[in-house]
Amino acid sequence: MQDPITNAKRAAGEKAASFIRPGMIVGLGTGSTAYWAIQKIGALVKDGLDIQAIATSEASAALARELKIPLTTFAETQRLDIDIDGADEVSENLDVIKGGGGALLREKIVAYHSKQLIIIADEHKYVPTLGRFPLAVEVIPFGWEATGSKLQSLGCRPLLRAKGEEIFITDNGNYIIDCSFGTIKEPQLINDALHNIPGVVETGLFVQMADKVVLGYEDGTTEVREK
Ligand SMILES: O=C(CO)[C@H](O)[C@H](O)COP(=O)(O)O
Repeated sequence: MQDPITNAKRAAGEKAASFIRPGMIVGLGTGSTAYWAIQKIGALVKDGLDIQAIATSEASAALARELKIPLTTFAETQRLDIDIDGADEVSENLDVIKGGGGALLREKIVAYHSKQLIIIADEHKYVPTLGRFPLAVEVIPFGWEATGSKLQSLGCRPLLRAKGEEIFITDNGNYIIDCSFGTIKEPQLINDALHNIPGVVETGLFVQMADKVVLGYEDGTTEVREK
């Protein structure tokens, strides 16, 4: 038997996969919720669904290969039809914090070039206002200490992400600074301010990018919220 949170994640992932149609180019998200969407997509492909996918991380690409989901690249296509990805927090107006898994840069690139972004999340990630979860900011390693100080001057408590004793390195060779802002009332303003700092590559704020949010509940039901 699955634990209730896994139930919720699985329900959201599988529901989102039902929006995929034959011939689509599909973005594969990253994380433990996206895992269930990718599993379902793998099962659909096994049953004959003809799609191609672009993965948002090396981990998701490896899973896709295991499941024999055909992968493509931006060299072949610059437009995706649908992107299914997880979230750390989703607000009532569908703004999203991502990056808990450290894949935010590729996730944002894939989301930006997708006609439709479907965010999948368990019910506990749905919040009135963003900010309880620290905001991941991907930074260039050169000068990260100075970049971190600038982040602090914007009003956050910055913490360099570690993996055990080592600094966490993203798939792109960068660092992540997790920024605790507290309540984020104006996500677009924060996102713009962060992007003004040299050394900041991308932030985990996905402001008004989600077209649909599929919430999974512990009892295995789902709810779709749209703009
Ligand atoms: O943004 C992400 C990775 O960069 C993930 O989608 C996010 O952290 C949610 O992960 P999970 O589904 O495991 O809770």
